[in-house]
Amino acid sequence: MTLGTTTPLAVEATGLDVTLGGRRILAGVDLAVEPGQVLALLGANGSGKSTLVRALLGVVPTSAGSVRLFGAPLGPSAPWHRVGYVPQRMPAASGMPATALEVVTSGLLHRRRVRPAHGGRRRALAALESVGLADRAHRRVQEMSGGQQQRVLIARALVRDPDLLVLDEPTSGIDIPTQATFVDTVARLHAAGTTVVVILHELGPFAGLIQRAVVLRHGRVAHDGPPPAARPEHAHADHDHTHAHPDPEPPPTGPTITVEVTP
Ligand SMILES: Nc1ncnc2c1ncn2[C@@H]1O[C@H](COP(=O)(O)OP(=O)(O)OP(=O)(O)O)[C@@H](O)[C@H]1O
Repeated sequence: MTLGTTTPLAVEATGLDVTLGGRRILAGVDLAVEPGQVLALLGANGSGKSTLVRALLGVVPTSAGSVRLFGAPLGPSAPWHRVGYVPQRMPAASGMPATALEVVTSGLLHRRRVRPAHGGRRRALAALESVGLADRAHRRVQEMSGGQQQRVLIARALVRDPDLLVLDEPTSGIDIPTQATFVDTVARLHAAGTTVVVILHELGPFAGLIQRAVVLRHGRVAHDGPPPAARPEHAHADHDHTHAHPDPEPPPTGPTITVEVTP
């Protein structure tokens, strides 16, 4: 499907099913994201948020359904150079002797290109600056704290100047001032037309940026629309801000809207 005649959707997923370890994790998920939109993916722990973004990016196999990125099916012809992805945790860097600058510069590499583009070092330094790590460019990533490693990963995604930025809980473990700097950076990218899909546990500092919220529940879309508004009990420190209401059984078929959305 396209918008008008020429602009493809940034993401178009139809009927996605994912089964992992013999369990059906996603069941018939449809998701269409228009270019330039900032979408939050919410839901209780284990509802399938990370699995959905991994499926969108071809990192986990799907057993049914299809995904297109900017109109191209997943595979070698997909426009991977237009996509920046920040996974939830750093899978490899903790054992890697590379410096922050090297890891960020690696974000400029993609198929067919074995050297970073011209100006790569300058761009990588600018990306590190945007996450508050300019002064640690030559530090080894494995010597950094978890929060700093996460910021290096964010910079690696940002340096690509992506048209689609996919973030899996990007600010967990990052201090408040740095979160604000990062949110400013995402706001700048959004103003320049970048599409953003971000998994969040609570809207927090992203609240002003989010245009649409998709809430997953038991691997299905339970809500797709305006972001949920904060309610008084959400002021409690131990409140789960993004929960779907308790429901021991997965819903039958079709979405059930039970998130807290005020008009
Ligand atoms: N490789 C895997 N093999 C088996 N089960 C998996 C695998 N990856 C994820 N799961 C299961 O799939 C379910 C959804 O996991 P997922 O990480 O997508 O949820 P989530 O909504 O992102 O949760 P969280 O907020 O805790 O990160 C969980 O029950 C998880 O245990």
